[in-house]
Amino acid sequence: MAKAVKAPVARPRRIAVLGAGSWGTTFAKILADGGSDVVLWARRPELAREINEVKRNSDYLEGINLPRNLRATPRLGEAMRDAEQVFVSIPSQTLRSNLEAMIPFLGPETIVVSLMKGVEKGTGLRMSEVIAQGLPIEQERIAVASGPNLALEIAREQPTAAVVSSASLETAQAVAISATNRYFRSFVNTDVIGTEFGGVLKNLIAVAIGIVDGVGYGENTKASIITRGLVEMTDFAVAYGAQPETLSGLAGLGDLIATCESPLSRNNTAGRLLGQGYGFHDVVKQMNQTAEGLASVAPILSLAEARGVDMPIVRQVSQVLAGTLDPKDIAPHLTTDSDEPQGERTTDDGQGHGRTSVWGSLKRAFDQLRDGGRRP
Ligand SMILES: NC(=O)c1ccc[n+]([C@@H]2O[C@H](COP(=O)([O-])OP(=O)(O)OC[C@H]3O[C@@H](n4cnc5c(N)ncnc54)[C@H](O)[C@@H]3O)[C@@H](O)[C@H]2O)c1
Ligand SMILES: O=P(O)(O)OC[C@H](O)CO
Repeated sequence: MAKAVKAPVARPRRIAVLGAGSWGTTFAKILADGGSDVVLWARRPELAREINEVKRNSDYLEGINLPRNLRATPRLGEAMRDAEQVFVSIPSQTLRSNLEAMIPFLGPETIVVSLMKGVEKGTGLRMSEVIAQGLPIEQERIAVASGPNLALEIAREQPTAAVVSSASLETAQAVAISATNRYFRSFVNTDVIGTEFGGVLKNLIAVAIGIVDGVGYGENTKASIITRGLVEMTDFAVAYGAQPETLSGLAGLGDLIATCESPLSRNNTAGRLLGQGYGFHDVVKQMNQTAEGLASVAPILSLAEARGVDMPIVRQVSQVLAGTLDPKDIAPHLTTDSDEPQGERTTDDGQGHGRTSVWGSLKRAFDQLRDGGRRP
């Protein structure tokens, strides 16, 4: 019997992208180059005018020509009108305050996609969770996109891959179809937790890499931190329900490599400035774009503590940010809980099914008892 051929899913006609910074504008270009009719919401009318009149966003993407089928508007309602998919690319800490304004313009079937890589300070919530709280929309209409995606390289049309994740595979596929063109390919999965945490956690490791780079340490130190960083990311994400293989994929290892290696990364750059001796406030002043890692350190450490996950790299980054650790003393890969040699893998069931956090918390509780209540 002949195999039934599935009709291809139709590409959506109207898409909105909210946030005309470097990633929002680049993603709008990806979608427009994939054939959709894209409207970009820019807060500043003069930026919307520049995009419409000269097809440029010179503040964020110098030298990049934007496609004709990409328009911009400073009016949120105009950007969202009739949009089948709405992509959000603004700093994570500002998401919640923007959601209410979006409600009146959401269609009954609109899909909302987070392009952001942070967690909310105070709540520790991932961006898809903030969206689920702030919008009247079911899980199946929320998606996230992540991966090794340095905006400027993609804006220059260098071949790149990403992953789109949603609780609904159908939604992930519909979004991936929109976000695929001749230079950009989107894969799909349904592990929203792993995909989002991958993007958040690699920022923190990239800050650590920037710090050691700024201090002047070489490739051995960086490779040690990147490798141990992946273990730290995986332990954390699995403790929160992620599939370990997601952390070895584009949204984990892939993004970790890109962000740790590239001077284009803002998180890496912020770390390098810290390593060169600038204080936290000077670094924030010098960064005119979003370095999500700086705001995510504290909430991630709280979440790690709640599940008994040890994160020596993130802990030392937070100490450097607080000014309590001299950057030249940063060496998270030398940190151990015991004098005994440790296995390289912290998971010990051989299948990566999250015994780490349970074992880690039991071990820490035991060590604390043994040491009379002091932290091991
Ligand atoms: N730049 C990249 O290479 C890249 C790649 C992947 C993911 N991301 C993620 O995308 C998100 C946005 O990053 P970006 O690089 O576009 O940042 P950006 O600093 O270049 O741009 C941020 C945009 O958000 C707008 N904005 C700032 N405060 C706002 C507020 N209160 N309300 C509404 N809009 C506000 C700014 O005007 C600007 O248009 C971040 O979470 C980042 O981690 C960035
Ligand atoms: O510039 P960064 O450090 O925010 O990194 C950008 C992207 O997340 C890389 O995938």
